[in-house]
Amino acid sequence: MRLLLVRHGQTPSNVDHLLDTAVPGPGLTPLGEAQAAALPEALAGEDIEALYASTLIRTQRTAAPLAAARGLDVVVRDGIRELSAGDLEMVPGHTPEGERYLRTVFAWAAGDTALRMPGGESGEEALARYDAVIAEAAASGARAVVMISHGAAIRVWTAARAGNVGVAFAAARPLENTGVVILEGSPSAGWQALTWEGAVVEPAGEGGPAGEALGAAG
Ligand SMILES: O=C(O)[C@H](O)COP(=O)(O)O
Repeated sequence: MRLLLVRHGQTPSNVDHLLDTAVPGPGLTPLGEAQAAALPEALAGEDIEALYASTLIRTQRTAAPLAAARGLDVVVRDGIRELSAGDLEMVPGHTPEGERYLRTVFAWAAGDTALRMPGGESGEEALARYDAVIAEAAASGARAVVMISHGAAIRVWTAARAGNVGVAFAAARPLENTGVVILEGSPSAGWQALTWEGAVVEPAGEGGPAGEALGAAG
């Protein structure tokens, strides 16, 4: 399956750099709506057979223009919502307290999945809910699937599950709003990232540091 993980369009909390992960969350800013409107054109070359969004308003708003352009239903699933910030909810991300959020979630990607976000979920729980939605999509038989999800969730799931993306790579590359990570694989065979925001990701074991971007794709 070809899996396109797309971060939602800009929200007011993104502008204010707040850790805003709760359901239903905010809508999109005018720029976020424009980013969503541009997605059908940005994905024009993709033969999308299924479209998913999380339970948060911002991913459903982002999915709407793509759904309309392709005549697809939006499948809403809680499992692909943002990694919960727990007690750090609405803390500014750049403060020492806020930085604990990214330290915790990338520790999950590095294998410490028993670790729990203060007042929130564990890595085991977070990865399991994300895995379950991807397994559902794979079982549907769709060959190309778009999931409109969230920045931390996409980076951490990809670092945890793609054989050619390491934690350092994903941690160094925040996703822009409507940034796309494209992967190929299956729950049983595993996943390889093909591109990260348009940059080709080197296959594992083909020389050079794993997960090193080679440059702009196509
Ligand atoms: O890192 C953040 O800003 C919050 O976790 C929310 O991420 P999102 O804007 O991608 O949902």
